[in-house]
Amino acid sequence: MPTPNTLFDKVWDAHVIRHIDDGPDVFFIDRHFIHEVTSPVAFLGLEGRNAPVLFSERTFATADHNTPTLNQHLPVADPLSANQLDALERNSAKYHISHWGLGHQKNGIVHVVGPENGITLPGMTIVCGDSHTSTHGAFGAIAFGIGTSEVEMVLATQCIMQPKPKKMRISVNGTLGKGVVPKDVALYIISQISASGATGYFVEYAGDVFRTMSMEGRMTVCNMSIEMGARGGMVAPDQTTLAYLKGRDLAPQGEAWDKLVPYWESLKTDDGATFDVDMTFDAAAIEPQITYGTNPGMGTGVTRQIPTAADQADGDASYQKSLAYMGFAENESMIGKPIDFVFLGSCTNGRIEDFRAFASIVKGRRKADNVTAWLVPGSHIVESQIKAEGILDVLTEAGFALRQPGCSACLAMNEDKIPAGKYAVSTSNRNFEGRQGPGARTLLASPLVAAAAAVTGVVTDPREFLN
Ligand SMILES: CC(C)[C@H](C(=O)O)[C@@H](O)C(=O)O
Ligand code: SF4
Repeated sequence: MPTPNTLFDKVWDAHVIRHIDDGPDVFFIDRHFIHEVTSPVAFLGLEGRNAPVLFSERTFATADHNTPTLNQHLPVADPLSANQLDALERNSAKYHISHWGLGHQKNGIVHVVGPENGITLPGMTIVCGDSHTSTHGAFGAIAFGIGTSEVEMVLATQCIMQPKPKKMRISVNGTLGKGVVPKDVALYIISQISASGATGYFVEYAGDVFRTMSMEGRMTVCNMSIEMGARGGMVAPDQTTLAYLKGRDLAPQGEAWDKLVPYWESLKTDDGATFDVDMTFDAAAIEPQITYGTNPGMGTGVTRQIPTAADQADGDASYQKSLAYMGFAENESMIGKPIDFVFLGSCTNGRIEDFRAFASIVKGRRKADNVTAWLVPGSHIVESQIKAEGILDVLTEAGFALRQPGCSACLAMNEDKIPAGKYAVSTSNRNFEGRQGPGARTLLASPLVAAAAAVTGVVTDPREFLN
């Protein structure tokens, strides 16, 4: 009998080129995504050494962080952003790398466009100079963020040196309740184990909830792995994975596809394989979530009160500082808190299912007058789907407008900044001080919670709007 193995080990071991005792493994990278923020310096390094890009067909460039979400046909006004976008275009052309720049029909957020075009496949190793590369783990790939010097290393060698992380399995069993969606599952897990609860681990998500979850939902959860400190997260590929990928533009077709299916189907954790940490949660315990603090672990059920400092592991001082920044106090109810902005978008929740969910609540209702809503598709393909499915009409009738794709207010590297002191219910993944603009206050939540807040102007339980 072969020793039972985990999904993670199967994929990792298949890519190791050289094992260094007591050192990092050298392993091969199948796919390398690049964007304008973390690639320019890596290319400068390459140029300085006069080194070529070893396998340019394995690298894919898209512009996302600095791109405006209005009037994308006009020249980019901010000089720093314009410089970075130009550098990405120039470097891609020079090294023959596929480049989906501003205005390209496949342009969008790197972690949205990779999967939707079938670049991301099961069993692959995938890196990008971006922490939310963990998103691609939803396909049973080992995917994680790297630093700029590693971007240079991958461009030059298609390899990377990494110590093997420890393994954690997080199972969620049972059935999710009404109005509880993948974002809630992620926020709930983080609130239970804290924003550093998985530091040093690579997580496999298992159990009923992930087995029955859509690919888009799995991407949302894997995306948020980094917010619990994990190096990455993954879900074993299954029929849902294959159905999602089949026929995508850059996915293998015909015989090439058929040949890969048996390998992909072998990518699961064997019975009896062990993890350094194995934890289980009950789906029934999860309600729609919302964060009240300045790290993604400071979240709770939307109907609950803000916990007291005494319940916190982080200590009183940092907890009080965080609540002060938010303008909140212990024991306050989250329901009914007035909000100013709603942001639907990002690589966490900027996909078509997220827009469908948002539209399901705002349909036939009106945007609250006190709310400014920025609805930003994760890609042009998502934008086209929104239009083709009639979702744009629903949004427009309810008083909302759609912007053009990009990272936008997720990190406010473009003009989409939440003003100081204002509250934003945001479907993105980080609520750090200043993340959405200097002084901005972020409440992380699902597209359903965001929609309920957008039509009422206050934090609301979305279940009130669902049958
Ligand atoms: C700009 C980039 C390096 C950064 C990341 O690594 O995650 C960004 O995408 C973010 O979400 O904060
Ligand atoms: S959408 Fe946000 S989290 Fe995702 S890559 Fe862009 S800035 Fe990072």
